[in-house]
Amino acid sequence: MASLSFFIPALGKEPESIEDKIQLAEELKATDFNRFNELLKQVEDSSVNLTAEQHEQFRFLDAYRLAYSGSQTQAVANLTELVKVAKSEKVQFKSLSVLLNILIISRDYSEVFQYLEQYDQMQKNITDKDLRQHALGILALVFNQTSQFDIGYFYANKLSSDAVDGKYACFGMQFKLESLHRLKKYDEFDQEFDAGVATCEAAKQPIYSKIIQSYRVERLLEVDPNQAISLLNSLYQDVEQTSYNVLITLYKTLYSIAYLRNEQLDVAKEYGLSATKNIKEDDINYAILLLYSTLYEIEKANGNFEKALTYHEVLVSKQKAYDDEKAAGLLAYNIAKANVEVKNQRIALLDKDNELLSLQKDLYEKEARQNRLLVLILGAILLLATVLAYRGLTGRSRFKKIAEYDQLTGISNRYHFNNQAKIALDYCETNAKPVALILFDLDYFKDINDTHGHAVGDWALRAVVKTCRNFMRNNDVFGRIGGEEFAVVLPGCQTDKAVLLAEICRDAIAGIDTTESGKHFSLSASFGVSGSDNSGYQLKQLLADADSAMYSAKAAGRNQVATFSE
Ligand SMILES: Nc1nc2c(ncn2[C@@H]2O[C@H](COP(=O)(O)OP(=O)(O)OP(=O)(O)O)[C@@H](O)[C@H]2O)c(=O)[nH]1
Repeated sequence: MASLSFFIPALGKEPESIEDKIQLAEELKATDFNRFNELLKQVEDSSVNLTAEQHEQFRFLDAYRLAYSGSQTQAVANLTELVKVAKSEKVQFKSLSVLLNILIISRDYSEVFQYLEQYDQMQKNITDKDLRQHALGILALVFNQTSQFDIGYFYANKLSSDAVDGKYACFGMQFKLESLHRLKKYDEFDQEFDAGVATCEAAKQPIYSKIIQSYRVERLLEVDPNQAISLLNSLYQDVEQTSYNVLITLYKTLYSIAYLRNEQLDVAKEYGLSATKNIKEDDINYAILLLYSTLYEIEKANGNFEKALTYHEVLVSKQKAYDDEKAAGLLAYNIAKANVEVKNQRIALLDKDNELLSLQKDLYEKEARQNRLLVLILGAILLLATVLAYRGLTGRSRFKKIAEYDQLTGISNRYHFNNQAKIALDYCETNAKPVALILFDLDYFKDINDTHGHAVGDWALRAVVKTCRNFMRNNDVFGRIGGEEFAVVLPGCQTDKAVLLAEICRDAIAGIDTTESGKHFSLSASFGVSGSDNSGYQLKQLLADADSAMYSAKAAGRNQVATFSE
């Protein structure tokens, strides 16, 4: 009773002062949008009387209104401006929170990461508990979504310690369990699991509770598919009731994997196909990637290779788009960090410069000149880094091309390929992940040069790279390691998947329309595939084995794929 009467005046009585109207609008913005809108209109009508501080608060609420009534572009513009110019740190922070929300939903990670460093610094000074916890949640979410689970865990853990119960405690537990699951830290995962589910149930967050439980299903799939199915059965009705498509797709996919592991291919396929129904063409998320990889496995097990190839193609293109989004984001983040570092170095150098000048002017004049030169150079680097940040990936690759990329085709040269490949192989070995290597060499390339000239040969090399690149994920290391010889290292990829990818590339090369070059000729390549299962993790061995397989492909008539086997 007491709590009911507590609310009555707030609902019934019209706030009179502008200050109260702004206050109430702020409180109602997430729960009663119509009332919020009405109050905002009243504030707007009396906008001439607003103090500077109130005007700033109004601008934030107005941007919020735009964001949640569909005018995203205008909202982003207004919020970006407020983040830059707001005098109140709180308004600045709230604007950045809403801005990040919008950018995350539209998966614009290159923008998200530009702000993350600033956001992290700001949240440390925020005393409002809700705002701070919201920020920790965003930070954990972004790092988990970009597969940086160590950092995601750091923020999720902070959030869990900060929020004892309620929705933020639940979000904290979900992000924490997600990172523990993906990092395979199962001991801690098992310790926290029950508390995670209970916190989310108590906070009435069924979606988050079911996400947490999906991690346990995923683990069971590896060891006991039947038990995974039982667990899915006990959860699925509640999952459907959430009507949340991403979750439903995930659960149907988990069913599909469980039946695939049980070798019940028909049921597995039924679940997989039903999961595809909720997906829109440009949707990309973890569940969707898992789904297409499962459908590919099912069709492969069915011996239906054409369908398997189609699913694999969808998987590769979605995976590439997914990785590209993340890569663009991480690049922006690193450049933003590098900018801060260059700035700090510049300040340190300037300080030193002044000190030296005042102490021993004559003696150090020469050195000071050098320092100034360094400052100029750093300034130029800063400028360049900023320009590159705006130009994104293309700008960056142009910059790096000088040392690491092949001038003709734009992919890694042999030197860079070797370095990158070794990093990837080390990573896979340390994390017990499979890795495969594809080597390919164009067929009768000398004849193409001899018959049509070197320029046409060059065109063919570029066309081949352009074609094959379409099928590669962002993590794959693709390099030109000889005149007409190329290699691809595929981290996390089993040999059979690499063979399929090699097939796709072979087919695509054979299908290149060469008339664009001004001549008409046929192009093909021979492929050799090796994998860590047979060749281990040493680049030298993987290359030697792929080379021996490629030699067999050449000997068997060219334009084909051969796999190395012991
Ligand atoms: N246009 C062009 N040709 C190149 C380049 N680098 C190497 N080549 C040529 O690639 C050809 C390679 O010929 P070979 O090694 O005999 O092999 P192939 O004719 O492809 O025959 P197989 O590999 O046995 O099918 C040589 O003619 C090289 O001059 C380049 O950058 N541009």
